[in-house]
Amino acid sequence: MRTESQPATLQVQQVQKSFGARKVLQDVDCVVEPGQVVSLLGPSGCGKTTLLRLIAGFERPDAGRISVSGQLMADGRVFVAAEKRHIGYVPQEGALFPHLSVYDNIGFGLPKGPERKRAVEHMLELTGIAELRALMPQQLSGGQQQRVALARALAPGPRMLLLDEPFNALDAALRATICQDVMALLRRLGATVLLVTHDQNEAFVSSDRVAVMRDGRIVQFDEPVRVYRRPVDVQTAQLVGSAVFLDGVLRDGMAQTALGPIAVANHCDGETAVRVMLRHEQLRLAGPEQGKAARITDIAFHGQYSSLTVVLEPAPQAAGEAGAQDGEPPLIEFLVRAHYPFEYRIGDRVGVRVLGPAMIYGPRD
Ligand SMILES: Nc1ncnc2c1ncn2[C@@H]1O[C@H](COP(=O)(O)OP(=O)(O)OP(=O)(O)O)[C@@H](O)[C@H]1O
Repeated sequence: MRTESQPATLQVQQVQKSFGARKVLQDVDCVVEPGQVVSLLGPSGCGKTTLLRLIAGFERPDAGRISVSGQLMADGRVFVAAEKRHIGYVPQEGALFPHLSVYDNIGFGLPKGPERKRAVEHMLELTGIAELRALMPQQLSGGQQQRVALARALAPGPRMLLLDEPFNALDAALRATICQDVMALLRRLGATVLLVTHDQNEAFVSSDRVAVMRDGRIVQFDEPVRVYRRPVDVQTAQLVGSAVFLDGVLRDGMAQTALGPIAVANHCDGETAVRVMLRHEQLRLAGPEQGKAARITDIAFHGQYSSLTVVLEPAPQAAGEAGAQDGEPPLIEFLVRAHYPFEYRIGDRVGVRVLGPAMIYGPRD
């Protein structure tokens, strides 16, 4: 942020919010440290925008507390108005004032005078849009509009910036570049940032911490790599990346699965029958003798990688063992990714190997 505002700490404690009978936020807790970038990641309707609007001061919490750098902004009794919070807000799709030029949009919230001119000029330079100053919003591309919206939010020198899916309206290629540029700029400024997104890649590359939201709650608040490798539950695992799930039985500290015994990364209290989660990159193909024997039944090309459907060869069963007299054992089939170049063909016998530990979850998780 500009020098007049130190980056803030945000503290959200036990916040609740309902609209009518619908509980939208329940017991939301999170702390964002000065200069940290935190992403709120979750499916549509889980309450991300509502939480951002409560922090900005556009809505009142029903219960709980919101503080910024130790100052109480809202609780059951106190409510500091949005314009007194010194928090920048970039709403979905920028929402520029259509009747104002780029220059006037950026200067909108600032008192008239030389200070306003200085701040607007500084923001035009900082966000790389000086040559657009005289244009109207409808003359700008989506990416340019986002930069103007960002410049407008930064111009008053806020102590924290809230971004609500700021890159949503952009096409995929532009989205990645603009996201990178904007986040690099905010990093240089040392800004405290809360970014709403439903794109896990955006959350991972941009953030120090990811807050995973579901049904109005933060279910995990962690470093990106931990959210990906150590998701707290099956739904979070599926939200943040593709995964392979296998049935397993816990024995001697390992999960016994159709792929053999797999080391586990977590505990699953009171369970012996578990669901075992592996990321696709933890599965590798080798010769049939070097892993669990399987056959390739399909190959689908995805560009960067191909996904190979493999069916495990049934384990030989001892006479009298459960399943032996039930006819055919169940087919165990899953996808393994392979990167070009590879020589696998449909029908090949291969071995499937597992790298690293798996996460385990209860069977009803
Ligand atoms: N002012 C309001 N009045 C009534 N219901 C509302 C209001 N604002 C939000 N909601 C409801 O609260 C729920 C959460 O909405 P919210 O916009 O916070 O979700 P979100 O996670 O940001 O979703 P998206 O990713 O689609 O933007 C939704 O069911 C929405 O319809």
